[in-house]
Amino acid sequence: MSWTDMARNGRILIVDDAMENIQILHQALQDEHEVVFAMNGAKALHIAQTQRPDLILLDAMMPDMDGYAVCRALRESGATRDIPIIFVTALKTPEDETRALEAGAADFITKPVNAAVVRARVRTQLTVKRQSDALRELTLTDGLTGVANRRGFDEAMDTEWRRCARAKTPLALIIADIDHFKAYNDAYGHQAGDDSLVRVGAAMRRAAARPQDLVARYGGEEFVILLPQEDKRGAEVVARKLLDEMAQLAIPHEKSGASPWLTLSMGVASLMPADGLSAGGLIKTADALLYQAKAGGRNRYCLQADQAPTPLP
Ligand SMILES: Nc1nc2c(ncn2[C@@H]2O[C@H](COP(=O)(O)OP(=O)(O)OP(=O)(O)O)[C@@H](O)[C@H]2O)c(=O)[nH]1
Repeated sequence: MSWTDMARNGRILIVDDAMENIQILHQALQDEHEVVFAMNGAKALHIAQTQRPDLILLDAMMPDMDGYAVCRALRESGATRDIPIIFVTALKTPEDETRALEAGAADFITKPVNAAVVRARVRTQLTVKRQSDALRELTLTDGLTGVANRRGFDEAMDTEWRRCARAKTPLALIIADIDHFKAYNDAYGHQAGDDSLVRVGAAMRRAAARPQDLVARYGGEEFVILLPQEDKRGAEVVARKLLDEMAQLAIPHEKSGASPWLTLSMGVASLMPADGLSAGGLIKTADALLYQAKAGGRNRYCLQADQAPTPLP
Protein backbone atom coordinates (compact mmCIF):
# COMPACT_ATOMS: atom_id res chain seq x y z
CA MET A 1 0.00 0.00 0.00
CA SER A 2 1.44 3.41 -0.95
CA TRP A 3 1.72 6.35 1.47
CA THR A 4 -1.06 8.10 -0.46
CA ASP A 5 -3.35 5.07 -0.12
CA MET A 6 -2.62 4.93 3.60
CA ALA A 7 -3.51 8.60 3.93
CA ARG A 8 -7.02 7.93 2.63
CA ASN A 9 -8.54 6.34 5.68
CA GLY A 10 -7.50 8.52 8.62
CA ARG A 11 -9.85 9.89 11.29
CA ILE A 12 -10.40 13.64 10.94
CA LEU A 13 -11.66 15.94 13.70
CA ILE A 14 -13.46 19.06 12.40
CA VAL A 15 -13.71 21.93 14.90
CA ASP A 16 -16.01 24.84 14.03
CA ASP A 17 -18.72 26.74 15.93
CA ALA A 18 -20.97 26.88 12.81
CA MET A 19 -22.78 23.69 11.79
CA GLU A 20 -22.96 24.71 8.11
CA ASN A 21 -19.13 24.90 7.95
CA ILE A 22 -18.85 21.47 9.56
CA GLN A 23 -21.28 20.10 6.99
CA ILE A 24 -19.28 21.51 4.04
CA LEU A 25 -16.03 19.95 5.32
CA HIS A 26 -17.80 16.71 6.22
CA GLN A 27 -19.18 16.52 2.69
CA ALA A 28 -15.71 17.03 1.23
CA LEU A 29 -14.04 14.35 3.38
CA GLN A 30 -16.59 11.68 4.22
CA ASP A 31 -15.83 9.41 1.24
CA GLU A 32 -12.17 9.02 2.17
CA HIS A 33 -12.13 9.47 5.94
CA GLU A 34 -13.87 8.83 9.21
CA VAL A 35 -15.08 12.27 10.33
CA VAL A 36 -15.84 13.41 13.90
CA PHE A 37 -16.63 16.99 14.92
CA ALA A 38 -16.70 19.44 17.83
CA MET A 39 -18.39 22.84 18.08
CA ASN A 40 -16.13 24.41 20.70
CA GLY A 41 -12.54 24.29 21.93
CA ALA A 42 -13.15 22.35 25.15
CA LYS A 43 -15.03 19.60 23.33
CA ALA A 44 -12.30 19.51 20.67
CA LEU A 45 -9.60 18.94 23.32
CA HIS A 46 -11.66 16.16 24.90
CA ILE A 47 -12.18 14.37 21.57
CA ALA A 48 -8.52 14.82 20.65
CA GLN A 49 -7.48 13.15 23.94
CA THR A 50 -10.00 10.31 23.85
CA GLN A 51 -10.39 9.51 20.15
CA ARG A 52 -6.89 10.38 18.91
CA PRO A 53 -7.75 11.75 15.45
CA ASP A 54 -5.06 11.57 12.76
CA LEU A 55 -5.62 15.20 11.79
CA ILE A 56 -7.58 18.24 13.01
CA LEU A 57 -9.27 20.90 10.87
CA LEU A 58 -9.55 23.86 13.21
CA ASP A 59 -11.56 27.07 12.88
CA ALA A 60 -9.51 30.04 14.08
CA MET A 61 -12.39 32.26 15.24
CA MET A 62 -14.58 30.66 17.90
CA PRO A 63 -16.21 32.11 21.00
CA ASP A 64 -14.65 31.26 24.41
CA MET A 65 -11.55 29.35 23.35
CA ASP A 66 -10.35 30.34 19.88
CA GLY A 67 -8.38 28.15 17.47
CA TYR A 68 -5.00 29.50 18.54
CA ALA A 69 -5.67 28.61 22.19
CA VAL A 70 -6.88 25.13 21.17
CA CYS A 71 -3.75 24.69 19.07
CA ARG A 72 -1.47 25.65 21.98
CA ALA A 73 -3.31 23.32 24.38
CA LEU A 74 -2.97 20.43 21.89
CA ARG A 75 0.76 21.10 21.58
CA GLU A 76 1.21 21.06 25.37
CA SER A 77 -0.12 17.54 25.88
CA GLY A 78 2.11 14.58 24.98
CA ALA A 79 -0.92 12.61 23.76
CA THR A 80 -1.99 15.22 21.19
CA ARG A 81 1.29 17.02 20.43
CA ASP A 82 1.94 15.20 17.17
CA ILE A 83 -1.53 15.47 15.61
CA PRO A 84 -1.25 17.72 12.54
CA ILE A 85 -3.56 20.74 12.58
CA ILE A 86 -4.87 22.62 9.53
CA PHE A 87 -6.40 26.01 10.30
CA VAL A 88 -9.60 26.80 8.39
CA THR A 89 -10.50 30.46 8.56
CA ALA A 90 -11.94 33.49 6.82
CA LEU A 91 -8.92 35.53 7.95
CA LYS A 92 -6.61 35.93 5.00
CA THR A 93 -3.79 38.32 5.86
CA PRO A 94 -0.15 37.14 6.00
CA GLU A 95 -0.21 38.06 9.73
CA ASP A 96 -3.15 35.68 10.34
CA GLU A 97 -1.37 32.94 8.45
CA THR A 98 1.87 33.51 10.36
CA ARG A 99 0.03 33.52 13.67
CA ALA A 100 -1.57 30.15 12.89
CA LEU A 101 1.72 28.59 11.83
CA GLU A 102 3.45 29.98 14.91
CA ALA A 103 0.75 28.49 17.15
CA GLY A 104 1.75 25.09 15.73
CA ALA A 105 -0.51 24.63 12.69
CA ALA A 106 0.87 22.48 9.87
CA ASP A 107 -1.14 24.23 7.14
CA PHE A 108 -3.75 26.88 6.50
CA ILE A 109 -6.94 26.84 4.35
CA THR A 110 -9.06 29.95 3.74
CA LYS A 111 -12.85 30.11 3.63
CA PRO A 112 -14.90 29.72 1.53
CA VAL A 113 -13.29 26.30 1.19
CA ASN A 114 -12.93 24.36 -2.02
CA ALA A 115 -13.65 20.64 -1.54
CA ALA A 116 -10.83 19.43 -3.84
CA VAL A 117 -8.30 21.70 -2.09
CA VAL A 118 -9.41 20.46 1.35
CA ARG A 119 -9.05 16.82 0.27
CA ALA A 120 -5.61 17.43 -1.26
CA ARG A 121 -4.27 19.34 1.77
CA VAL A 122 -5.62 16.73 4.17
CA ARG A 123 -4.05 13.91 2.15
CA THR A 124 -0.70 15.69 2.10
CA GLN A 125 -0.64 16.23 5.86
CA LEU A 126 -1.71 12.65 6.56
CA THR A 127 1.02 11.34 4.26
CA VAL A 128 3.68 13.42 6.02
CA LYS A 129 2.38 12.25 9.41
CA ARG A 130 2.41 8.56 8.41
CA GLN A 131 5.95 8.90 7.09
CA SER A 132 7.26 10.63 10.20
CA ASP A 133 5.51 8.02 12.43
CA ALA A 134 7.17 5.21 10.47
CA LEU A 135 10.56 6.91 10.71
CA ARG A 136 10.16 7.40 14.44
CA GLU A 137 9.21 3.74 14.85
CA LEU A 138 12.40 2.79 13.02
CA THR A 139 14.59 4.90 15.31
CA LEU A 140 13.12 3.11 18.34
CA THR A 141 13.43 -0.46 17.01
CA ASP A 142 16.37 -2.85 17.07
CA GLY A 143 17.17 -3.73 13.46
CA LEU A 144 18.15 -7.35 14.16
CA THR A 145 15.47 -8.61 16.55
CA GLY A 146 12.55 -6.25 15.91
CA VAL A 147 12.11 -5.52 19.64
CA ALA A 148 12.64 -1.98 20.97
CA ASN A 149 16.20 -0.69 21.04
CA ARG A 150 17.98 1.09 23.91
CA ARG A 151 16.46 4.42 22.92
CA GLY A 152 12.97 2.89 22.75
CA PHE A 153 13.50 1.46 26.21
CA ASP A 154 14.74 4.78 27.63
CA GLU A 155 11.65 6.56 26.29
CA ALA A 156 9.27 3.88 27.56
CA MET A 157 10.97 3.83 30.97
CA ASP A 158 10.61 7.59 31.25
CA THR A 159 6.91 7.50 30.29
CA GLU A 160 6.01 4.48 32.43
CA TRP A 161 7.92 5.77 35.45
CA ARG A 162 5.83 8.93 35.44
CA ARG A 163 2.60 7.07 34.64
CA CYS A 164 3.11 4.57 37.49
CA ALA A 165 4.07 7.40 39.89
CA ARG A 166 0.81 9.21 39.04
CA ALA A 167 -1.29 6.05 39.33
CA LYS A 168 0.61 4.84 42.43
CA THR A 169 1.20 1.45 40.85
CA PRO A 170 4.47 -0.53 40.83
CA LEU A 171 6.85 -0.83 37.91
CA ALA A 172 8.85 -4.01 37.39
CA LEU A 173 11.98 -4.65 35.38
CA ILE A 174 13.72 -7.82 34.25
CA ILE A 175 17.26 -7.61 32.89
CA ALA A 176 18.18 -10.79 31.01
CA ASP A 177 21.58 -11.74 29.64
CA ILE A 178 22.35 -14.74 27.43
CA ASP A 179 24.76 -17.13 29.16
CA HIS A 180 28.17 -17.81 27.65
CA PHE A 181 27.25 -16.09 24.43
CA LYS A 182 30.86 -15.42 23.53
CA ALA A 183 31.48 -19.18 23.58
CA TYR A 184 28.31 -19.67 21.50
CA ASN A 185 29.54 -17.28 18.81
CA ASP A 186 32.96 -18.89 18.85
CA ALA A 187 31.50 -22.39 18.49
CA TYR A 188 28.63 -21.80 16.04
CA GLY A 189 29.59 -18.59 14.25
CA HIS A 190 28.35 -15.00 14.36
CA GLN A 191 25.45 -15.65 11.98
CA ALA A 192 24.11 -18.42 14.24
CA GLY A 193 24.59 -15.97 17.15
CA ASP A 194 22.48 -13.39 15.35
CA ASP A 195 19.78 -15.98 14.56
CA SER A 196 19.65 -16.94 18.23
CA LEU A 197 19.29 -13.32 19.30
CA VAL A 198 16.24 -13.07 17.02
CA ARG A 199 14.72 -16.22 18.55
CA VAL A 200 15.43 -15.04 22.10
CA GLY A 201 13.79 -11.67 21.35
CA ALA A 202 10.68 -13.50 20.06
CA ALA A 203 10.64 -15.76 23.15
CA MET A 204 10.69 -12.65 25.34
CA ARG A 205 7.72 -11.21 23.50
CA ARG A 206 5.80 -14.44 24.08
CA ALA A 207 6.67 -14.36 27.78
CA ALA A 208 5.69 -10.69 28.21
CA ALA A 209 2.69 -10.43 25.92
CA ARG A 210 0.46 -7.81 27.56
CA PRO A 211 -0.03 -4.63 25.53
CA GLN A 212 1.76 -2.47 28.11
CA ASP A 213 4.79 -4.80 28.40
CA LEU A 214 7.92 -3.69 26.58
CA VAL A 215 10.78 -5.92 25.46
CA ALA A 216 13.99 -4.16 24.44
CA ARG A 217 17.50 -5.12 23.41
CA TYR A 218 19.60 -3.25 25.91
CA GLY A 219 23.04 -4.15 24.63
CA GLY A 220 24.65 -6.91 22.53
CA GLU A 221 23.25 -10.04 24.24
CA GLU A 222 21.41 -8.25 27.01
CA PHE A 223 17.65 -7.68 26.95
CA VAL A 224 15.25 -5.90 29.28
CA ILE A 225 11.54 -6.35 29.94
CA LEU A 226 9.62 -3.42 31.39
CA LEU A 227 6.41 -4.43 33.14
CA PRO A 228 4.20 -1.48 34.14
CA GLN A 229 1.74 -2.11 36.98
CA GLU A 230 3.53 -5.30 38.01
CA ASP A 231 5.05 -6.03 41.39
CA LYS A 232 7.96 -8.41 41.74
CA ARG A 233 5.68 -11.44 42.03
CA GLY A 234 4.08 -10.61 38.68
CA ALA A 235 7.54 -10.09 37.21
CA GLU A 236 8.64 -13.43 38.63
CA VAL A 237 5.84 -15.14 36.69
CA VAL A 238 7.19 -13.57 33.48
CA ALA A 239 10.77 -14.63 34.35
CA ARG A 240 9.57 -18.23 34.89
CA LYS A 241 7.69 -18.19 31.60
CA LEU A 242 10.85 -16.98 29.91
CA LEU A 243 12.92 -19.82 31.37
CA ASP A 244 10.25 -22.20 30.01
CA GLU A 245 10.30 -20.52 26.60
CA MET A 246 14.08 -20.92 26.46
CA ALA A 247 13.80 -24.60 27.46
CA GLN A 248 11.30 -25.11 24.65
CA LEU A 249 13.51 -23.38 22.11
CA ALA A 250 16.29 -25.78 23.16
CA ILE A 251 18.97 -24.08 21.05
CA PRO A 252 22.01 -26.38 21.36
CA HIS A 253 25.02 -24.82 23.13
CA GLU A 254 27.61 -27.48 23.76
CA LYS A 255 30.14 -25.05 25.19
CA SER A 256 27.81 -23.49 27.72
CA GLY A 257 28.74 -25.18 31.00
CA ALA A 258 25.39 -24.04 32.44
CA SER A 259 23.20 -26.32 30.27
CA PRO A 260 23.31 -28.19 26.94
CA TRP A 261 21.02 -25.43 25.60
CA LEU A 262 21.24 -21.68 25.24
CA THR A 263 20.07 -20.15 28.54
CA LEU A 264 19.43 -16.80 30.20
CA SER A 265 20.32 -15.29 33.56
CA MET A 266 17.97 -12.63 34.90
CA GLY A 267 17.63 -9.98 37.58
CA VAL A 268 14.04 -9.26 38.60
CA ALA A 269 13.09 -6.11 40.53
CA SER A 270 10.10 -3.85 41.10
CA LEU A 271 9.37 -0.66 42.97
CA MET A 272 6.73 2.01 43.47
CA PRO A 273 7.97 5.07 41.60
CA ALA A 274 8.04 7.94 44.08
CA ASP A 275 10.04 10.97 45.09
CA GLY A 276 13.57 10.07 46.11
CA LEU A 277 13.62 6.98 43.87
CA SER A 278 14.71 6.86 40.25
CA ALA A 279 14.46 4.71 37.15
CA GLY A 280 18.25 4.45 37.30
CA GLY A 281 17.93 2.93 40.79
CA LEU A 282 15.52 0.26 39.49
CA ILE A 283 17.94 -0.60 36.67
CA LYS A 284 20.87 -0.84 39.10
CA THR A 285 18.90 -3.10 41.43
CA ALA A 286 17.90 -5.44 38.58
CA ASP A 287 21.46 -5.38 37.24
CA ALA A 288 22.92 -6.37 40.64
CA LEU A 289 20.40 -9.26 40.77
CA LEU A 290 21.44 -10.34 37.26
CA TYR A 291 25.03 -10.43 38.49
CA GLN A 292 23.94 -12.65 41.40
CA ALA A 293 22.15 -14.99 38.98
CA LYS A 294 25.34 -15.27 36.92
CA ALA A 295 27.46 -15.87 40.02
CA GLY A 296 24.92 -18.43 41.31
CA GLY A 297 25.40 -20.70 38.27
CA ARG A 298 23.41 -19.01 35.41
CA ASN A 299 20.19 -20.33 33.77
CA ARG A 300 18.12 -18.76 36.57
CA TYR A 301 16.64 -15.55 37.86
CA CYS A 302 17.34 -13.72 41.12
CA LEU A 303 14.42 -11.92 42.70
CA GLN A 304 14.65 -8.78 44.77
CA ALA A 305 14.56 -9.49 48.53
CA ASP A 306 11.28 -8.90 50.36
CA GLN A 307 12.19 -5.83 52.43
CA ALA A 308 11.14 -2.34 51.33
CA PRO A 309 12.90 -1.56 48.06
CA THR A 310 16.10 0.37 48.60
CA PRO A 311 17.70 1.12 45.28
CA LEU A 312 21.45 1.27 45.16
CA PRO A 313 22.90 4.80 45.17
N1 LIG B 1 26.20 -12.83 17.10
C1 LIG B 1 26.18 -11.72 17.83
N2 LIG B 1 26.91 -11.68 18.97
C2 LIG B 1 26.86 -10.57 19.71
C3 LIG B 1 26.07 -9.49 19.35
N3 LIG B 1 26.20 -8.54 20.32
C4 LIG B 1 27.07 -9.03 21.24
N4 LIG B 1 27.47 -10.27 20.89
C5 LIG B 1 28.44 -11.14 21.56
O1 LIG B 1 28.01 -11.47 22.87
C6 LIG B 1 29.17 -11.88 23.61
C7 LIG B 1 29.05 -11.41 25.04
O2 LIG B 1 30.10 -11.94 25.75
P1 LIG B 1 30.38 -11.67 27.28
O3 LIG B 1 29.92 -10.29 27.65
O4 LIG B 1 31.81 -12.04 27.53
O5 LIG B 1 29.42 -12.62 28.04
P2 LIG B 1 29.07 -14.16 27.88
O6 LIG B 1 30.06 -14.86 27.00
O7 LIG B 1 27.63 -14.23 27.42
O8 LIG B 1 29.23 -14.70 29.33
P3 LIG B 1 28.26 -14.51 30.58
O9 LIG B 1 27.41 -13.30 30.31
O10 LIG B 1 29.15 -14.33 31.74
O11 LIG B 1 27.42 -15.75 30.67
C8 LIG B 1 30.39 -11.28 22.89
O12 LIG B 1 31.14 -12.31 22.31
C9 LIG B 1 29.75 -10.43 21.79
O13 LIG B 1 30.51 -10.44 20.60
C10 LIG B 1 25.33 -9.56 18.14
O14 LIG B 1 24.60 -8.64 17.74
N5 LIG B 1 25.40 -10.70 17.43
